[in-house]
Amino acid sequence: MSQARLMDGTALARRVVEETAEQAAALTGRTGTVPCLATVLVGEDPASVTYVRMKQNRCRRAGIGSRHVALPAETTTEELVGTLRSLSEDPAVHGILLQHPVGDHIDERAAFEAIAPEKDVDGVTFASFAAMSFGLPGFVSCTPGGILRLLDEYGVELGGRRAVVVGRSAILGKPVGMLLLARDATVTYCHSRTADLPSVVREADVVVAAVGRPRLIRGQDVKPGAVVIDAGYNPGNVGDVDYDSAVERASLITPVPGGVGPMTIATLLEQTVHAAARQLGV
Ligand SMILES: Nc1nc2c(c(=O)[nH]1)N[C@@H](CN(C=O)c1ccc(C(=O)N[C@@H](CCC(=O)O)C(=O)O)cc1)CN2
Repeated sequence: MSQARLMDGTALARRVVEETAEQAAALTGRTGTVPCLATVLVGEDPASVTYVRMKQNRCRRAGIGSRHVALPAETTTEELVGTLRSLSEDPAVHGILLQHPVGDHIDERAAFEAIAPEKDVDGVTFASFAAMSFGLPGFVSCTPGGILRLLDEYGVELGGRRAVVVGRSAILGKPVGMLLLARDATVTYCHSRTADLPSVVREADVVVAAVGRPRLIRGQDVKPGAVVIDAGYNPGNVGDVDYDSAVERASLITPVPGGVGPMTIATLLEQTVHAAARQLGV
């Protein structure tokens, strides 16, 4: 079989960000207000610091303002909730992003729920999850939203196809499965307790690897012609898919880097401008 075609997330993200920049400029011209994303980071995990910086840089290039709140690693749940509530009430802030993970001593769910739904541009609240699951207007989780955009861009038909999601995290695995279900795919979730993972993956027309285990999904476990989405972001820019072997079996595959990652940030920027437009009554 010939090699898979690459799904170029960098190129698609660039287009989405360009369109978003035009929308941001139009909104600022019309209202005199620059859309603003608040980023909140607890602690100094180097990967998280990098991701937040990437988000701020892309905001700047797209004409979106950003405000950063850096909190010490010892921050309590109550303090974090207080910070997120006050950003939720601040009319100069249109979108809020709490960088995950926040540290084991913090109740991350309580923190996410302190984000006002109309500012939840990262799509992490229960309200966003429910709206997304029922196909109602609202904000999608950024990586899942970016994945669906990539699948659409490459003309992947989802209706009636077997999708296997490996991973069940709140911001990635669970929501991407719901988005695939809303598109009429037959969705199976796999996780750490799944028996014989390779045999389940082998049945998939579309595989989404979102578990945080470097190169867990091997080419021999990929059905010939399947679409492979690697949403893993492990240290050293290594995905959850063994790219070299999977590329020989798949029809379409996302690389790491340059696949899902850039789409995560593009979706965040796009949703920030949409949130600002709604809050400004445009
Ligand atoms: N609140 C959130 N926290 C986290 C999310 C999220 O969507 N919301 N996702 C991940 C990490 N993440 C964003 O935060 C993220 C990871 C990777 C990339 C990315 O573009 N990676 C590049 C390579 C990076 C590089 O060049 O150094 C790529 O894949 O091409 C973007 C965002 C965890 N936390």
